[in-house]
Amino acid sequence: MARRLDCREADFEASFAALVEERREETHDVRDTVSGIIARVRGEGDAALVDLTRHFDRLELTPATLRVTGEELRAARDACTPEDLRALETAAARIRAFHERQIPKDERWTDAQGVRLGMVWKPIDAVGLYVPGGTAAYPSSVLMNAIPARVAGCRRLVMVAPTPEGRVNPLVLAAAAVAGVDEVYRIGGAQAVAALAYGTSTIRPVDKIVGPGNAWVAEAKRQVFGRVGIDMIAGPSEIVVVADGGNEPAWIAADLLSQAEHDTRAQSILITEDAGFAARVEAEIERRLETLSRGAIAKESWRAHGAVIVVASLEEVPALVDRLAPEHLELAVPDAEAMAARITHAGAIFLGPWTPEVIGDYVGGPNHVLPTSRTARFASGLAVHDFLKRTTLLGCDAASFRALAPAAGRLARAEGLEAHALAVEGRLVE
Ligand SMILES: NC(=O)c1ccc[n+]([C@@H]2O[C@H](COP(=O)([O-])OP(=O)(O)OC[C@H]3O[C@@H](n4cnc5c(N)ncnc54)[C@H](O)[C@@H]3O)[C@@H](O)[C@H]2O)c1
Ligand SMILES: N[C@H](CO)Cc1c[nH]c[nH+]1
Ligand SMILES: [Zn+2]
Repeated sequence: MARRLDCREADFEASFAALVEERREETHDVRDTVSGIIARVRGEGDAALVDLTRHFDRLELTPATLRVTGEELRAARDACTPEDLRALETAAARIRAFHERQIPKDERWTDAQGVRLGMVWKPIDAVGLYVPGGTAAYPSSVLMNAIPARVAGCRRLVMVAPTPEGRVNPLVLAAAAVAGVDEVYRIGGAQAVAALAYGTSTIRPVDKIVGPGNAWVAEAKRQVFGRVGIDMIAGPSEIVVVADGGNEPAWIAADLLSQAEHDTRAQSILITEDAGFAARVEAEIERRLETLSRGAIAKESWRAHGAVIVVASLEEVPALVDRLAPEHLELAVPDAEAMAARITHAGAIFLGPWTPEVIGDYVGGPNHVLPTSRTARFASGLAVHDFLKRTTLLGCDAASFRALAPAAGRLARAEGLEAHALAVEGRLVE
């Protein structure tokens, strides 16, 4: 059973604060393991990738077999059922349409002083797309990573995905073909992130690494940041479901378990004003945990990190949710739009009982690569912007230069930077 918090209990604030502060991924252990792996890949290149893949994925590779061949990509596509491929195409079309609306506009203007100004967006050249694959395969994450990169116009899309014991889900490779990925490597974990960041003889480095993954992947992205860009920390999945007593307990239990089954470190939280309803959802979860194919993972996640919070009134919800800043927020309440308007910190919000979070995982259109571990306080889901960068433009003519130069010169002198001052003062001499 997950922990139960009741806002009427005296220890509620302390228990809730502990829930908010809980660290499910960033532990000393994970940090040290990851820094060791990155150092090995930097020092030994392909040999470290081969050795670490043998160790973590129980797969024997050579430098020549790290990369998935074009022939293997074509064969994978042929191995998929037409129904699966159609579902993939449906998802791809909806994801592409959503992300095309994110393309930002370049801007150029001349201000009142006659200064020409502007900002222009350019794609990042080479991006690394992490597609998880340790305990489940994620064709949907291939689409979520690659489609916005293509929409942005990136030139080189490099995908990495582990294939434990050499098991490849053909739909993952088919998704790479559908989304237009250029290179695919069968490696995962911190070693794949390190290879993308630093390069090896076989894998040329990229400029930015995006995508979700487990605690080791998330930590590796943290550690290579600066050498390359990263999108965000998209670690073990999280969901907060807000549901009033009028909901069907089985639906809400399924929604909570949908994220718990991702990872033993995933987190599912129910908030409701109805203690009886909470008990019915808890009972349904216990029933389902006995038969779910990933019941063992979901059970560990639910027992260790799950929570049921009973509030006196749904009025309390926005303040509690903002403190949790969850990756996913499902609002199964009568006026979900009104409640959503009062939430500031959530990666993605799902409106009403007919919008289970799972629709967003696959076919909704918005990206499912989302900030976890309360990073939704400052980060957003993966978007076209993550594959673009902005350059600003500034142009003066003689008149506008003369208008701006005195203030620039004065500020340069105030900072004690004489060469700066001379760069403007020299041009002011007739
Ligand atoms: N936040 C998001 O947007 C989002 C989206 C999809 C999936 N996810 C998350 O992605 C994750 C997928 O996890 P996964 O494990 O199935 O696949 P994964 O590809 O993220 O991780 C598998 C790799 O982890 C490494 N690893 C495993 N145990 C290790 C250890 N003890 N030490 C060092 N490295 C180790 C191995 O290299 C292995 O290849 C889940 O946590 C899921 O919740 C998040
Ligand atoms: N819920 C995950 C994001 O946390 C995304 C996903 C992919 N497949 C199923 N679910
Ligand atoms: Zn999911």
